[in-house]
Amino acid sequence: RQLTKPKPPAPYPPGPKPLPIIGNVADLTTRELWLVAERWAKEYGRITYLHVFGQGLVFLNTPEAVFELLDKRGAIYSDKPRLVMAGELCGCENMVAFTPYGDRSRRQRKLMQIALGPSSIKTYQPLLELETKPFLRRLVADPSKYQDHIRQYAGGLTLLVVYGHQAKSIDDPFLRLAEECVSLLSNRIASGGGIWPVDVFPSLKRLPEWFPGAGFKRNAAIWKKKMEEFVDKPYEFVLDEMDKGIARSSFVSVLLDNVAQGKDKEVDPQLDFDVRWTANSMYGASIDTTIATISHFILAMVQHPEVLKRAQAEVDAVVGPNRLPVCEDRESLPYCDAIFSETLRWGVPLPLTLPHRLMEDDIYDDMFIPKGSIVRYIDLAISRDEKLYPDPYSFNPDRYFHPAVDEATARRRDPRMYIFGFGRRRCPGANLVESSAWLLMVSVIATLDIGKAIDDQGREIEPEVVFDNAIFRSPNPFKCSIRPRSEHALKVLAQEDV
Ligand code: HEM
Repeated sequence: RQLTKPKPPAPYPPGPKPLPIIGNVADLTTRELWLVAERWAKEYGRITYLHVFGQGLVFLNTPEAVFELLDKRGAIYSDKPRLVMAGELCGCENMVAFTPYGDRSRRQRKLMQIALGPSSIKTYQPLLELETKPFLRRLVADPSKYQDHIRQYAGGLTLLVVYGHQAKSIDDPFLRLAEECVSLLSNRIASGGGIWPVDVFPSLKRLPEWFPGAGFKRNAAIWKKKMEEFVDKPYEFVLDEMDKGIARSSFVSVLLDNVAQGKDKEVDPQLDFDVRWTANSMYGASIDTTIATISHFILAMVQHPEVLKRAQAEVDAVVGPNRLPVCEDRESLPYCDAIFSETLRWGVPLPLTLPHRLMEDDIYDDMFIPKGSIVRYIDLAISRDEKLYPDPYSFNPDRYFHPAVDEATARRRDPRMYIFGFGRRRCPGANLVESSAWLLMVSVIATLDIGKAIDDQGREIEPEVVFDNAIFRSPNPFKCSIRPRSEHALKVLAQEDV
């Protein structure tokens, strides 16, 4: 394909050698692709370029390249690829993360700003504080299921805020549906770079399902059904509750308020579409990212008891023993804040981030990037950048207190500058994570001791860290010990809030 194109105005960025026609298909592993991408970053520098059947894939590897292209040149780097398999065939095309840059994405992001902007998050703070104690109690009662508890907390919180539904247990049908569908999306539909042959040769979608080689269509038909349930079921639950006049106030019910009040007979189709998909996008995006973040925090505490001890001393001095921390305590807890920053950097919940599509040919540092390329930045490579983070593989909250080399470096080493994406596609959930994940962590620090699990012979068990998910860098549940710090801490957890 490329042979028939005119000579590019500059060389393509470097990358692993492609095979004729099929390109780099074999290089795109489905497991921990981010490690391969990080290796390429070390080998090729600022940008890695690959292609799959001629479809360009660009990996941005350095903070400089990412800030210049996704931020400064955001006007041409904020579109999304039209993925036939994930979008059209599997029914995900209207999720916000797949929505092309334009009117629709702007409308959807405006709605999310209503739900997740800084002023809305302030109104959720009492809810976050209220939900934290039950989470800690569940953790004490059954520490080995810590990931289930995080799932119930994170999914339950968004279900309540977005749909007004209270998940009473981890077996809540909407939580289970989200677990199944997000796993399907990350481990099947979008694994290995998310490019299927049908994305490069769209005419393949016309193959009949029974045709040899059309197995992808049979799978897509099954997956699409599931995805439709994921989008429609919680939304229709709210419509039903509104019909009966018993709906809790939520993102969906407030936006459809005119219908609830009988001012409009039916939901305006465009509003219905936008609210339905935006609600689903927030719900789907909130769970595994939070699980990855909090799991990394627990892992870091298991591996660094000295960090936990120092954080506990800070919390004890500021909060005292008789209550849990609240959001207002944050400014007085700088070491805990540094632990939170370091957890985001060290954990890298979305190491390959999400794909963008370049809308026009571009040249960066004398390298040609063709229009239509799928561009992602490698969060893992940036968060392991030696210039920004000396000794980048170690968990070290103190690094944020060291005087920076210069002002620009000081700003850039805050992982929030890149861990949530950039400009027009920056993660709309960042404010919620800032409050909810922070509160969860300091509440754990205040009340629980975390350490290595002990085997029958009294020996410490090293946590086994395995990453199975193709999109989220979320460690599989590992063995650890989580127990109350003291009898008094147990009493504080048992107190009913008035
Ligand atoms: C630690 C937790 C989280 C991390 C690290 C994270 C990170 C990211 C990143 C890197 C992107 C891609 C940005 C880009 O394309 O440049 C993204 C997009 C997105 N995130 Fe998050 N996220 C987190 C939690 C959340 C939460 C809690 C929500 C919702 C309640 C959320 C909703 C979304 C949505 C809807 C998008 C798509 C935005 C768009 O394409 O316009 N995320 N997130």
